[in-house]
Amino acid sequence: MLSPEELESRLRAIGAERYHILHPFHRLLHDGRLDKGQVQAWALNRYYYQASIPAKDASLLARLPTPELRREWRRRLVDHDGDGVKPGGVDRWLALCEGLGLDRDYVVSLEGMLPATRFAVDAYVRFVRERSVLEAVASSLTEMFSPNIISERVSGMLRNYDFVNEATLAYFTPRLTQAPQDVAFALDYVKREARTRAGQEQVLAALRFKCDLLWAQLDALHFAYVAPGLPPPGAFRP
Ligand SMILES: O=C(O)c1cc(C(=O)O)c2c(n1)C(=O)C(=O)c1cc(C(=O)O)[nH]c1-2
Repeated sequence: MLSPEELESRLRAIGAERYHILHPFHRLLHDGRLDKGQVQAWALNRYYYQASIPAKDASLLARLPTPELRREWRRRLVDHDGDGVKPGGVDRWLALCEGLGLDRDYVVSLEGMLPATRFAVDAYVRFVRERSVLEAVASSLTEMFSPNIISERVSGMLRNYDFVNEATLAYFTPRLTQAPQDVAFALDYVKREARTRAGQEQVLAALRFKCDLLWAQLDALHFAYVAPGLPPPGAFRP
């Protein structure tokens, strides 16, 4: 058995090696080396990830055994879906897309999305639905690393692109407080509930799987819109 602290440090090591902040597409995005059409392609594809997060959280919520756990997970649903008065993350992502000049209905229709985005995101939703609660919670732990990438992205994009401003990127501001709150709970949960060495290995594998599916989404964007720049049939063309 690893101690809870050792488990946490192995989880952090996975992020240091595999989190999508290291992907060449994100480097280009943050450093201002993409054109507007390429940034639009990123936002349009990532919409499907954002829109699917509440579905995956709802499927996990249904399997959580205690009111305490369900309350905690329900907060995530409200963060993403809003409460009917305050807009949630999905709406704020659509505002980001519109701020970049995309048509909202076109984004929501998913017509221009890359097939690989669908395969990667659907794999995440399915993983959370089919694996143990422990693995499902662990797969959310990429959020341990997201405040770093978000601060880097927002400052880099504001500095480097004349077509984005603070209002366009407003999606990210609440994530800087929501993500650490999500992580504090989920990390505590896996450290407490992974009670065997095999369980700990499942936790580590779930985080690797999640890093891989975030990476695969950027591979697809890079292939279609950077190099060699071959969008598949029917995909968004800037
Ligand atoms: O900007 C990013 O790079 C990034 C990464 C991640 C992540 O690591 O999965 C999430 C988000 N953003 C995000 O905004 C978000 O709402 C979110 C929810 C989850 C999740 O797995 O439940 N990850 C992420």
